[in-house]
Amino acid sequence: MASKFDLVVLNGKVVTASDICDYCIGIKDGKIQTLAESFSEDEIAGAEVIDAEGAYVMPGGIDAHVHLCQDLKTGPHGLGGECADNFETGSRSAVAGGTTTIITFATQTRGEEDRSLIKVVESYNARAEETGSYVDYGFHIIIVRNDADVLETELPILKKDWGISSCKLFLTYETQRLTDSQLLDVMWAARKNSITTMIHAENGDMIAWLTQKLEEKGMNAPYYHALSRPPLVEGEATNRAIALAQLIQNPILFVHVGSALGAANVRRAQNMGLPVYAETCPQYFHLTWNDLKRFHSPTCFENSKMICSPPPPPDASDQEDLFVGLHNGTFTIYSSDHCPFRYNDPHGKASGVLEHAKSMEGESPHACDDLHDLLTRKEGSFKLIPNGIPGVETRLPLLYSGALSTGRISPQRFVELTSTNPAKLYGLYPKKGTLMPGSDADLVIWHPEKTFEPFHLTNAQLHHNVDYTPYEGFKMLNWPRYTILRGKVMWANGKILGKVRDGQYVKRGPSQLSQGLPGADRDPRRVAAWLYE
Ligand SMILES: NC(=O)NCCC(=O)O
Ligand SMILES: [Zn+2]
Repeated sequence: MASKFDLVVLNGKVVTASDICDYCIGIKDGKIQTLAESFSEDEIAGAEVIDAEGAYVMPGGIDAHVHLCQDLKTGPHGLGGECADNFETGSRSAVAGGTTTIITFATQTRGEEDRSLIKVVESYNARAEETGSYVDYGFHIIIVRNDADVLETELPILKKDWGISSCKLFLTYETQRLTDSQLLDVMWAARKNSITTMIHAENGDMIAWLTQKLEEKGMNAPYYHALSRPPLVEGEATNRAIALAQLIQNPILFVHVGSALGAANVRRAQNMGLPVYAETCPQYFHLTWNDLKRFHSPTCFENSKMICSPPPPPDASDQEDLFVGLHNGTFTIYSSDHCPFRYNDPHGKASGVLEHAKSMEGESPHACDDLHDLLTRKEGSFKLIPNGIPGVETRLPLLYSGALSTGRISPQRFVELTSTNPAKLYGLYPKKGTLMPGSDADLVIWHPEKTFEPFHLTNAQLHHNVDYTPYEGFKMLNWPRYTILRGKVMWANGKILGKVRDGQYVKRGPSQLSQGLPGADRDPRRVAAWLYE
């Protein structure tokens, strides 16, 4: 007789976004079938058994901000860095850190060959299919131009055929940013297709102007990257984008919000009843400007390992404000913004030294007999360092150690931020993001706190293809013990057990978060009622 379950998880403290209960979970055909206080011997006969030993059992992490296989043009004039992680290594790192679904980016460029968004998505999907993935994955589409015909004809196809219900737009980076009028065009087209607009909100002109002033004073070291992007840069851009979204009446999500000012603007918009959401990331809770100064010297480049945009907040008092937002719902989701540039690599952080030397001396220093030597000897320039830091694997353990263990957030809020809300925001719920009968059996099971030995993180323990972690030496108070993808144990007790072809592409529906908010038809603030008719 066929067994009732394929896999059972016994003795778990099962956490959803709303509840915690001592439950056992029965899994069949990749789906959660039953939650019960106990199972009889007969019921579990023939099933694989995991004893959670009283530890938290949560829905698998959904990381909705992961850069893989992408050439990221985050420097001036489109200078970019190369992603060191492909779908194999990036998803391996995800699964080892308790994440079962990632949403990555398919990125349009301004080249004519990238006019078609569908072709862009096909090209990125081919990169995923080439290696396979250890976790389920989807795409956001990054749109950097406002071709009316493409938006009109292709967004519906992306939505219907690919299940892509979110696009990311930039207010900074020369080769990606859109003007306000272009933003309105794309947001309008997105609204017609129930596509959520994600916004990278930094004022590109402020950054360029401040960068020039810093350069004139010879302030080039990595630390000055933060000074080129004070919180006002995000403050201005969030305010502006909120006004644009209010005009268009379409939900927006601010990606990687890192300042108290940005969070306050989001909160104000939410209090007005606008469908404005915000993502934040570990770097804004675990790093400050001080970390960018840790090794501060004109010829020490180590601090480039902490460079991301927006930068970490100035100090601990800003972080306190961000913690309030994490707690009170201002932040909707918590993602990694995993951006896998290597340090000791001419196409990674080291390009800040090599390109600077080239611009000063007219030629590249002899790359790279000993790049490491060069990195400790030569001055670099912050403006030439690719923006972004790795973190897909450390996302959940850092939130556990920094916020859950310390009582700053509840286990339910942990689940809401890391799984349930990303699923709802990006149209994956309740297939993903919860532990209801019928949901995909995507689980992360932690170690029982009583028996877990805290440890100090080293990059060698991680599974990405990056040669550093910004969290080297951080004390970890727990780590995922099991990661289960659609009923298959992918990661257990420090070992990858799954296969790189186990992950599947996931099609997504419209956002499920903005239902019930005041509709555009009522236009209570008289923005432009005639527009929505
Ligand atoms: N956030 C960051 O510094 N890098 C990733 C690319 C982006 O800016 O969105
Ligand atoms: Zn961004």
